[in-house]
Parts: sequence; structure tokens; C-alpha cells
Amino acid sequence: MSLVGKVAVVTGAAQGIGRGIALRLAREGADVALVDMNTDRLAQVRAEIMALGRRAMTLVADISVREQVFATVTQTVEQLGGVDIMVNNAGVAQVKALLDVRPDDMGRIFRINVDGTLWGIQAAAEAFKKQGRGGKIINACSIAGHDGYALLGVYSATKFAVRGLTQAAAKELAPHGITVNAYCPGVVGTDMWVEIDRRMAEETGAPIGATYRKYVEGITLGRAETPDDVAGFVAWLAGPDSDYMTGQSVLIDGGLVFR
Ligand SMILES: NC(=O)C1=CN([C@@H]2O[C@H](COP(=O)(O)OP(=O)(O)OC[C@H]3O[C@@H](n4cnc5c(N)ncnc54)[C@H](O)[C@@H]3O)[C@@H](O)[C@H]2O)C=CC1
Ligand SMILES: CC(=O)C(C)=O
Repeated sequence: MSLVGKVAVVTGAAQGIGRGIALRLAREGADVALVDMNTDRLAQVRAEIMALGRRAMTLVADISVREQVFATVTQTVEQLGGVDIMVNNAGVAQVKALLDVRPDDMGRIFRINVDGTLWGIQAAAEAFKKQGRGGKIINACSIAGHDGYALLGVYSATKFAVRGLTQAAAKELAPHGITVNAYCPGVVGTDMWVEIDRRMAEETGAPIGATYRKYVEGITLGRAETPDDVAGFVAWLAGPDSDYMTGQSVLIDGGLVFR
């Protein structure tokens, strides 16, 4: 257990990849503050973590609102005694042809995926600097932050932006002992992909399930990714073995994209 005595904040922790990360960090010994807008599911994840013998708290917040993100970190420090790891995981997808995108389509997804990630970086960095013992910031990127995908163009743009923020923050925060990295999953069978598949069907006329199957067929390891596949890597990024790594957005996708 590499994270005993550490406190982590995980956004988008009520389900999917965020839930998987929160549980894995707790299994590695961390206490966890769970941030999301889905109150009921947050409470379930909190109960799961407490059953593992770790402390857990829930914080209902919209990560696109800067003050709310700062409040989650402040409350974590007050209630769990500090903060060592910030996982900026929450994000949303959007399926739309680029030529159909209008100004209203741009705002929300950028506010959540890009602004929300930056507010998380800022809030964590402020707390880490005050504590004076460094810290780990870990952002959710995607294969779509390495390649642009048809009908996922605006989403891809947000994830390329996350890579840029990750690199710049790594450079700005290194003098404070803070590392900043990102994980880039491939096709993880969460609610996000159920919705992507449904919207792809609407946009292309493909049957429900066909887009998901097509993406999965491209995975070298021959199966879709699970939240646990992502969580193990994030736990490594959160732990001491990644201390010499910063500014990286690492593909953890079963061999879907090769770089
Ligand atoms: N599912 C996949 O195949 C992949 C997902 N990702 C990224 O991983 C992250 C997690 O994805 P999934 O678990 O699949 O998604 P999901 O849709 O299953 O879960 C996302 C969670 O984030 C929360 N959330 C959304 N907007 C929020 C906001 N403004 N404030 C607070 N919480 C908010 C939702 O309530 C939900 O609990 C996202 O950043 C996504 O872009 C990256 C690559 C692949
Ligand atoms: C949801 C996501 O990032 C992809 C490209 O599958």
C-alpha cells in the first residue's frame, strides 16, 4: 500500500472511471474526498470506501465553477487534515459533426473539461504550496487528446487542451515540488460510452452498439478497457514511484493509439 497517510481529491467520483480511481486509491491506503454533482451515487461510493477502512467524504460541486472547486479543496484540508493528490477526472463528451457545431455547443464542454481541469490545478497548487510538501496533480485526458476523432472533434479539442495545461502546469509548478501528469484512456465501458454510442447511432444511422464494437475491434489487447485498468495506472501516478515523471499525458488504452 503506497498511499498510506495520503489524502486524495477525486472529481467525477460518483461513477465510472472516477469511482474506480477513488476505490483504488483507498485500497492503496489513501483517504479520499469524492467530488461530483450526483449526490446519491457519491454516497454509495463513500460507503464503499469506508468499508475498506479508509476515511471518505463527499463534496457536491460543479467543477466548471471555480469557487466550488476551491471550496472542495478547502473542505478536504479542514476535514481530512491536508491534501496530497488531486485527480481532475470529471469530464463530459459531445458527439457532433464539426460543421454542425454552434456557439452554444462550445461553452459547456470547454467549461467542464478545460476550465474545470484548470480550476482543479489551481486549487490543488494553492493548497500544496501552503503545505510546503509538494503534491501530485493528475488530469483526465484521452486517446482523443492524441488523435482527433470524427464526430468527437470538440471533445478532442478539449482533451488536446488538457494536454497543454498538463505540460504548462508541470513547468510552472515544478519549483514547488508538484508534479502534473495525465492519463489517456481508450474505450472504457462507462455511461459516457453508452451515450457516445447512442449519439453516434443518431448521427450516422449505425445500429446501437455498432460504434462501440468498431472502436473495441481496434484495440490491440482485444477487449474494452475497465475503470480498474485506468485506476491502477492512476494509483501509480499518485504514488512515490512516479516522482521523476511530470508533464506527461500517457496513453493507457490497450494499444489503440501508438505514439
Ligand atoms: N469512458 C471512456 O471511454 C473515456 C473517458 N475519458 C475521460 O475520463 C473521465 C471520466 O469518464 P467516465 O467515467 O467514462 O465518465 P462518466 O460520464 O461515466 O462519469 C463522469 C462523472 O463526472 C461527473 N461530472 C460531469 N460533469 C461534472 C461537473 N461539471 N462537475 C462535477 N462532476 C461532473 C458526472 O456526474 C459523472 O459522475 C472524463 O474526463 C472522460 O473524458 C477519457 C477517455 C476514455
Ligand atoms: C470517451 C473518449 O475519450 C473516447 C475517445 O473514447
